[in-house]
Amino acid sequence: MALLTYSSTIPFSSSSSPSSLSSRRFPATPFRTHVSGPLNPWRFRSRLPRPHAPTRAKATLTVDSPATGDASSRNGPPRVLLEVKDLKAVIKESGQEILRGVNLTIHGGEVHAIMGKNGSGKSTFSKVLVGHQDYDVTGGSVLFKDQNLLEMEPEERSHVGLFMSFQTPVEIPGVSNFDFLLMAFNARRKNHGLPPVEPLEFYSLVTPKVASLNMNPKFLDRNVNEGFSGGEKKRNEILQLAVLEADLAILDEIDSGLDVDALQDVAKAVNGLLTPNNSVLIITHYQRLLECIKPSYVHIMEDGMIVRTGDVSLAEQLEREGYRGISMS
Ligand SMILES: Nc1ncnc2c1ncn2[C@@H]1O[C@H](COP(=O)(O)OP(=O)(O)OP(=O)(O)O)[C@@H](O)[C@H]1O
Repeated sequence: MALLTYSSTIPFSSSSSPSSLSSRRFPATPFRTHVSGPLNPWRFRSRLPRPHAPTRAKATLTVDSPATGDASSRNGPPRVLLEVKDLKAVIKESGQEILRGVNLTIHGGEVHAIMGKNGSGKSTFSKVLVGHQDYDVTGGSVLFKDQNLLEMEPEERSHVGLFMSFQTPVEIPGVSNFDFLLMAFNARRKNHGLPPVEPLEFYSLVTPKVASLNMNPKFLDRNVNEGFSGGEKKRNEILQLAVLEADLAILDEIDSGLDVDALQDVAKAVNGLLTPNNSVLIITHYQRLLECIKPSYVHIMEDGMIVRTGDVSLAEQLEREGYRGISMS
């Protein structure tokens, strides 16, 4: 029996599956989607239209998230996208506490960066936000666009506009990038009450995004991340983000493994996606990424808490003086 295991960003588990499949068939997690052979949603793998094929697509096709462009963000102060209060979480298996009271508020239009020593809890924080199965939340609250994020299944979190790019994107043998993106895109549209788009129409949406990332269009026809280099995987993550147009994108060490040109391409693509309504949370060790994607705020995490917040000068100081040079008090 074929077994597909995926652990990455896109509409996660059941959201990527055809509507005929009950979400109860899938673990409520974006990180392990086991799809058995007979139910394999990828079986209707579509053929990519040839580049010369006539297109009838509208150039402005989007997911049309109802969350974007609401009255408050158009006319009033920036809306609060994410409000994390005193978030505490433990490793499910061992009960070890990793997050010990994280507080963070992100408004539309802001770029936040979280830095911190290895093992300080940055990735755990991001994984708890998307509902990773390895952790239990033991305290605090998380509102995302005024909704209780902690009550949502991982795929619901994706549907309401949360996207996460993982440190190590996972490969999906046998599933083409194009099919994967199309399915994720249509899953999100369905959640917003919109009809699915056909492959040909989607092709004309996705190809400019591929071009803007300086990716070879052949990557669309390759299996998701299979055989991709580290940098290609990271670009592919940003392609997923570009297709899904999330309200909040969490990018965990998106700069690791990128060469200088790739870093520029990825940064350009991320900057191009930023609007007054959406936001990016970057986890990084290096200021070089923050030179390309300018953060509104830089936070330092230590021992499961955000212990210091500043502007980009904090990252510059960190680069110069290391953590020893930064007073955490
Ligand atoms: N599923 C898990 N099982 C066991 N330990 C875990 C698990 N998840 C996190 N940890 C531990 O929690 C601590 C925080 O890990 P985390 O990955 O969040 O750190 P980080 O700040 O992202 O580190 P880095 O900068 O090295 O990526 C580490 O000591 C890690 O070993």
